[in-house]
Amino acid sequence: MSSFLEISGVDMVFPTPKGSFTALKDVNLKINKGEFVSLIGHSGCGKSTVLNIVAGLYQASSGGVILKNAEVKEPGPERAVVFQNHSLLPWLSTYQNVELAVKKVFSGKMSKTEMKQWIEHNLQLVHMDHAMHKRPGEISGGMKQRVGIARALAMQPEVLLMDEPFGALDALTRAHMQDSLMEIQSQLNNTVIMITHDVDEAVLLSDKIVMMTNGPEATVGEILSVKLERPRNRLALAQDTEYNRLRSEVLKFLYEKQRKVQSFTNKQASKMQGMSQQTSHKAIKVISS
Ligand SMILES: Nc1ncnc2c1ncn2[C@@H]1O[C@H](COP(=O)(O)OP(=O)(O)OP(=O)(O)O)[C@@H](O)[C@H]1O
Repeated sequence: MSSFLEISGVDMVFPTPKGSFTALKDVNLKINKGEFVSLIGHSGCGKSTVLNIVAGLYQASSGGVILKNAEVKEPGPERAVVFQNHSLLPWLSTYQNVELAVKKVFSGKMSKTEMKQWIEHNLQLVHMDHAMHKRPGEISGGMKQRVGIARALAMQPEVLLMDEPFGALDALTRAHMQDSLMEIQSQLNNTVIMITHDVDEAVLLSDKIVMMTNGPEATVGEILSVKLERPRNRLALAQDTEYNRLRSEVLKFLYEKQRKVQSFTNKQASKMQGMSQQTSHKAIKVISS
């Protein structure tokens, strides 16, 4: 049986002034419908390149991506992307930002009233309906990111692609966003590919964690299956043996098996590890207080 989404034999070679640079080599990955997959790996290993290929923004040098038996050749509304920096249009209200995407996908298929209800529904889903008429400049970073997610969800994509969606947020906002995303996921059961640098985030949210080797010629190193029961609760999981085992597996992969020798300094490694621990510890502290 063919997979819902399959990345098959993907190489990515970039031309550079110093000659060609093989960022990805023979990347293979099968994703089932409704699966939440995280991509994790050291900075510069090629996570965004993989995501951009799935989004259709980059064309693989060889191999390719098959979504529901059709080859991905260009961007399409069935693959919505959420970037780290929301990318909302500043002169439009949050409602209008979502409306723009909805019109693109549903013009001629929905009446004006249906569209209005659909936009409001998606803003409600991310708890942003109270700020429908505000512009991006008038709301916080976390709120902007919520609107970005609402905009992506409103397109009813087959696949939601997220490139470090919560990377720019503070620990508490990030924890709330993760909880919201899990709640939305339990309702919509989207297929999601998310890039993250945060080990706790990967374990908390994912069904599958795809750990990438360092570049050049980066590829899928190991895949960790996360079978923790849902709904997941970060407080309960902090004490859970399986959660902590999975967390250690990812850390072991990153800091033992794929330890960066040259360009990745100890300072960066501890910053990265500290960040994920800090995120969960701070979040647990705040939520439990
Ligand atoms: N357009 C491009 N031209 C040349 N090299 C590129 C291009 N895009 C990416 N690269 C290189 O390919 C490699 C992978 O980049 P990519 O952005 O996919 O990594 P990443 O894992 O997402 O990094 P980070 O975690 O820091 O965002 C890097 O060495 C990068 O410099």
